[in-house]
Amino acid sequence: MKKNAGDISIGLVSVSDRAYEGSYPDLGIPALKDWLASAITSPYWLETRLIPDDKEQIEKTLHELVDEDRCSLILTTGGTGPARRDQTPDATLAVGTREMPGFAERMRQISLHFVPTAILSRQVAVICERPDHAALILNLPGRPAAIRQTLEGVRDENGTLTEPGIFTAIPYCIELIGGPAIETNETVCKAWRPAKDPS
Ligand SMILES: Nc1ncnc2c1ncn2[C@@H]1O[C@H](COP(=O)(O)OP(=O)(O)OP(=O)(O)O)[C@@H](O)[C@H]1O
Ligand SMILES: Nc1nc2c(c(=O)[nH]1)N[C@H]1C(S)=C(S)[C@@H](COP(=O)(O)O)O[C@H]1N2
Repeated sequence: MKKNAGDISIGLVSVSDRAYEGSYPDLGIPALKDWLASAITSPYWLETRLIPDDKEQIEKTLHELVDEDRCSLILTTGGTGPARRDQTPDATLAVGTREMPGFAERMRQISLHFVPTAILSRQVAVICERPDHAALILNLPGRPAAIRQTLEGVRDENGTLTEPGIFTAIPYCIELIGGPAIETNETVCKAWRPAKDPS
């Protein structure tokens, strides 16, 4: 596969001590890849990293993905809880230039439909701005099922979406920070953009 000019670069970062050490296989990156493949119809390029729960290493990885790989969107999974080793939100805040609190608030709200412990996630969202480029960085919880739940949202027993997930707002956010257009498969996730006519 070759990256073409104009393709959006998306960074996927799985933060897990045990997956990194090989105690269990990493399911975070595959779950992120699978969901993006089902949801995004425009061309994109993926940069993937599996790293341990280490603040310095998370910051270094995020800096590389923004500055060297020029990712416009970075999704992390894992390390958002209250345990001492959970340091993804702290590293993300250190790398970001502005916080986007709505994404994290919405993820915790959606996750409460699935687990009462959703409020234990300290997940954050930030924009990391450079003079000629910017990236949106979002923390997702580490449990692989949380990836689909937060990105896609809540469906009822008939499969009808009852609470849209956060991905619905991502394409417009990327446009607003100067990144490439993302088109989506509307049966999985409708990208919401405001109407051009202000009325
Ligand atoms: N990358 C991953 N791949 C597979 N399963 C994972 C992954 N990350 C988390 N999980 C699963 O979700 C559970 C909760 O995730 P959590 O991030 O709290 O793990 P943890 O206890 O911090 O350990 P670690 O950082 O070593 O994955 C884990 O116990 C594991 O079953
Ligand atoms: N959608 C969703 N959100 C979730 C969970 C989950 O299983 N699904 N687990 C919760 C739990 S138990 C914890 S401790 C926090 C932090 O998880 P992390 O450290 O794996 O990021 O996410 C919470 N948010």
